[in-house]
Amino acid sequence: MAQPLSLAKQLQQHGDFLQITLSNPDGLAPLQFTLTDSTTVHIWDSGVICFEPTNAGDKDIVLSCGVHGNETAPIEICAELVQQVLTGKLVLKQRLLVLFGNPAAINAGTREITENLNRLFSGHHSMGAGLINAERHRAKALEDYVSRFYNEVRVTEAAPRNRYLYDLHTAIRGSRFEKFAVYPFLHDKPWQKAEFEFLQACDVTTVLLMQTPASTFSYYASNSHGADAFTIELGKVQPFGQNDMSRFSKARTALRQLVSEDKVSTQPFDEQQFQLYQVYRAINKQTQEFKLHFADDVQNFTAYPVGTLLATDGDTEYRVEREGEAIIFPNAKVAIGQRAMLMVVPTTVQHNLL
Ligand SMILES: O=C(O)CCC(=O)N[C@@H](CCC(=O)O)C(=O)O
Ligand SMILES: [Zn+2]
Repeated sequence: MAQPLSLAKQLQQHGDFLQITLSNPDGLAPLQFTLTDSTTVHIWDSGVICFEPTNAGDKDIVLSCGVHGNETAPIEICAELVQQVLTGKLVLKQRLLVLFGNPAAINAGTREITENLNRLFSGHHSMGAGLINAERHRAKALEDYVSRFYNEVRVTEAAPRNRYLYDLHTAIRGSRFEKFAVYPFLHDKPWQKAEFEFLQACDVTTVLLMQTPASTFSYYASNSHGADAFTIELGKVQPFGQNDMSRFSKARTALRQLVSEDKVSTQPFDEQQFQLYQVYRAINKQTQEFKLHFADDVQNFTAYPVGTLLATDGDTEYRVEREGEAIIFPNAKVAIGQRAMLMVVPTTVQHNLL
């Protein structure tokens, strides 16, 4: 009688690590196998797959998606990339860790199950009530996997390495600029020209520069591991199968190039080709009465005249204070105490660019 194929063999045949992840959302036994091109594959957990090519280049790259379970386009992009590697269609040049952030929420088709995973990094998972739900455990586990991935490789002065983490998301509402990136707060270190160039290769030319620490995954990688890290928003939330993937073809190509070649083809940075914003203020939800005073179909980066009423929270009114101030990530449904909207203004990076 024919024996059932081992998981390693199945994965090399169909390459569908996403399906294996979603069938085992609560955990997968670690597994290691080697591809025909000699790349070693390590499955560390559900949604956690690490690739170690022989003679790897100097980049340690983490790609994550599904930190919010209903943000499907990035999940499809990462699943496709993993499939291409597992089935031998794409040969890696760089070390790569791919993370499907919240498998249970992906199965449920929801942003989160109990708590917003992207507010639990840099140790926030263990603050307050501590590790009380699956998202808190997952945030801690993801931190541990990222640390293991970056620390497992020897770094010497003669062989320095470069760390990257691109956390792929989609926005809840439409945006004036369909794709945009959030550059985590760098504590006055310079912004990286090469990263703007890579973002442009991904067709992302709108960048929001954060001004304060955050509990997000990208800030964690940037601040705790010195990675060049970004949250990248690829369009608007859609159910699986309803994304127009042609809108992300440049991002898919650039990501493939990033992991399979020494260099990505980019254009020299020219600030004129970018829309750069910085946070002017964050509006946090204080009470259950928090209400937005504009429609659900108003796009991210929309600006209103000074004095326009944007939101109320009990007796507190939030009005436009500055010319050019624009809304981003408005969401009245967040938990009390969390960011319900950011107000952003145009800015420049020329004074602190490397
Ligand atoms: O569209 C929205 O309101 C949210 C989309 C999203 O999930 N954005 C990330 C941004 C993370 C960051 O600030 O780096 C989030 O809110 O977690
Ligand atoms: Zn998201």
